[in-house]
Amino acid sequence: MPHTHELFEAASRHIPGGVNSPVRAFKGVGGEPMFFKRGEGARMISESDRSYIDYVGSWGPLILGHANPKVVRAVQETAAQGLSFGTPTVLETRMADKVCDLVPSMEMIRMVNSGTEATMSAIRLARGYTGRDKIVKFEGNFHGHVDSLLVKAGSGALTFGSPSSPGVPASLAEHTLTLTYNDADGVRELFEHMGGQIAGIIVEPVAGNMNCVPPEPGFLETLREVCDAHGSVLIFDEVMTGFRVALGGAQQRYGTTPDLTCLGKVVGGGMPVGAFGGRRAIMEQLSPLGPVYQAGTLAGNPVTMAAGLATLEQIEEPGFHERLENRARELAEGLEERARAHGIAMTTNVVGGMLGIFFTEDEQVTRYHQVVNSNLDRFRLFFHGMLNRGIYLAPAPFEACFLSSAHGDAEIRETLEAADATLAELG
Ligand SMILES: Cc1ncc(COP(=O)(O)O)c(C=O)c1O
Ligand SMILES: N[C@H](C=O)CCC(=O)O
Repeated sequence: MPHTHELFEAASRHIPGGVNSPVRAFKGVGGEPMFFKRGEGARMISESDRSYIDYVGSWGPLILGHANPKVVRAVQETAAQGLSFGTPTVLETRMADKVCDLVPSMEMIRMVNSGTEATMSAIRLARGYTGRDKIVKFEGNFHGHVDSLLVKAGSGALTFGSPSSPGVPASLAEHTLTLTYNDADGVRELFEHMGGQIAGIIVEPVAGNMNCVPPEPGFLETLREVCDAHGSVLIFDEVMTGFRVALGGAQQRYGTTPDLTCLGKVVGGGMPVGAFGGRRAIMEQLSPLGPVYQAGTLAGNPVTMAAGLATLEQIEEPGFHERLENRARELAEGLEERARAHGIAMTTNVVGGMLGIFFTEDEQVTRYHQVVNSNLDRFRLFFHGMLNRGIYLAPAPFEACFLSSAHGDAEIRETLEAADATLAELG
């Protein structure tokens, strides 16, 4: 597509790699990134005027699909009143009340502008509250591009082979202890030896940055148990899972309550956003009440608050998440069925509106090593076969796919037809 190639060349002149976030670059699948100009429901229109069924959803926020009319109206009406005031607004209070109502472990909340800021602030707060430096994270989990957390990270860091980024001082990285996701014994063992030095554990309660990997029974409970026993802070990074895998997030779905929660994506309805919150005693350590400093010029921006509120109000509708998950299951089962028919080993994971596709003989995928040892070349071929047929999957084997409430019967049918033809080629 010469048109797309020219756009990419033009973008690459002044933007490193032609993209403003590495995972967009198609390096994980080969080829050049697509340029899109419009979205409507489950579909996006490229600059070459071709329509694609979208399973990226702007990497998670668009749980209602593209250009949801109520969200767009809320943004337009709010923007017309002024874009930012740098003062408290009633919309921020409405957002705080709404989130604390839907996620009861969040007794207090502070809004920021990205998921990265949310996790960065949460670990600073955990360190300030406990007076300890060490943070535990899990290999293949991704918490944004926070220095301390870019150690054995997932998502683009994994795709580009730099899970531990240059530029992070060794003196900072040494405070990050990395364990295997879903290995409860490893967590217990570490805490037996070092529990008294550990400020907190940060975890994606459903891993979504090493593709989609749900927690094994007992894993999240173990994290809660060791944090309680050793006075450490349990941080759930629900930037991806918040409001997506259940109305109350993964913590509601799996029944484990963290001390702090990080949010992003859905809570901003497609506008730049992040938020963190949790137990009052910890949140009261934040400036101006307490000594832990954290701030933001555009934090709680009214346009973002309006988009987020308009989104949350719609996903509160009874049965919303059950319908979303049923759709995702229908798609996953259809994909596995077609793969079987063509003699291709495939396993899928579904949690709420998150879907993981793995080309592997393993019947269940619950560990990082299974993800990285799956057939990544086959994923790349599958991705391009689907793209040629008008289906836009996440352009990397380590990213989850996202469904929205706009994905209906027609979209699932078209996707499965495309998968059938693609898998026939690969079989
Ligand atoms: C689980 C998780 N945490 C944090 C982040 C960082 O969010 P943002 O990209 O908004 O900085 C992301 C996504 O990038 C994420 O998936
Ligand atoms: N996997 C990342 C976060 O969820 C994708 C977003 C990005 O890094 O651009």
